[in-house]
Amino acid sequence: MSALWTLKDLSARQGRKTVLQAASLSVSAGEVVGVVGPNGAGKTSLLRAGLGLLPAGSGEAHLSGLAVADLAPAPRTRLVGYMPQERRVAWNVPARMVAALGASDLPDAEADAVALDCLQRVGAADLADRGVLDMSGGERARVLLARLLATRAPLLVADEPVAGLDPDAQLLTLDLLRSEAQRGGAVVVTLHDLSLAARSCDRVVVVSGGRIVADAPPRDALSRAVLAEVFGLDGVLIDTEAGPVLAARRRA
Ligand SMILES: Nc1ncnc2c1ncn2[C@@H]1O[C@H](COP(=O)(O)OP(=O)(O)OP(=O)(O)O)[C@@H](O)[C@H]1O
Repeated sequence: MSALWTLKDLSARQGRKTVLQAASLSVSAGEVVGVVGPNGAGKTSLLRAGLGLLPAGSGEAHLSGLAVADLAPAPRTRLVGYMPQERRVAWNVPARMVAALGASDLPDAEADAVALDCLQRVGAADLADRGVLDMSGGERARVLLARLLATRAPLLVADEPVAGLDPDAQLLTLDLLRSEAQRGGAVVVTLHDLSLAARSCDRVVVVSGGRIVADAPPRDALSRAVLAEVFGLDGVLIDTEAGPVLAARRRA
C-alpha cells in the first residue's frame, strides 16, 4: 500500500498553547481512518497542521511523498481535498457552483458536470440550483460533501462531516467516503460518534491532550481502557447486526 499522507513527530501551537505534540501517522491508499477524541483534544489541529494549514512547530508532513511545507496551494489541492469543520459559505450562490469549486482545475462545463454528479451522489441533486444560504444546515453539509468529492483528490480529509446530519445521511456520508477508498483513495475523517467510527473505519486514531494515544483497528483503539481514560466513559463496543455499537455511561 502506498502512503498518501504521513506525519512524523509533528507538533503545532496556537498562541502559547501546544495543541499537537509529536504526532506520527501514516495513511495509505484504500484506508478509511477515523480520528476521534473529546472536544478540544486536538483533532482539527492534527488535520490542519498535517495539511500545512496550521504552521508546524517541528516535525514533518508529506502528501504522496512530497513535503507539505514545500507545496504551493495549487499542487496541494490536487493531492488532498479538505472539508473543514466550519460550514461557512459567504455568498448565496447555487449549490452546483459551490460543488464545482472542488473541480476548479477543470473547464467550467466539465466542472459543472462533475458538480452535478457529486450532488446526485450525496442525495442533493434537487438542490443544485438553490442558493446555499437558503438551505438547512444538513442540506448545506451535503453540498459541501459534494464539493469535497468533486476534488477527485487521492486523499480526502473531512472534519466532522456528519455533524448535524440525520441518521441516514450520516451512513450515506460514510458509505460514499468508503467508496472513495475502494476506488484507491484514502479517507481521514473526524467523528464524535464512536459507534459510527467503529463501524465505518478501518483504523481509529484517538487524540487526547494534543497527542495520538491510540492508532489501531477500532476494537483495539476503542478499548475499555481508552474509553475510560480518554473519554471518561464506562463503556464497551457490542456487536450487532448493523455493526459495533458503543454502550456506555459516564464514569462515576
Ligand atoms: N484559534 C485558536 N486559538 C487558540 N487556541 C485554539 C485555537 N483553535 C483551537 N485552539 C485550542 O487548541 C486545542 C485543540 O483544538 P482543536 O480544535 O484541534 O480540538 P478538536 O479535538 O478538534 O475539538 P472539537 O471536538 O471541539 O472540535 C483546544 O484547546 C483549543 O482551545
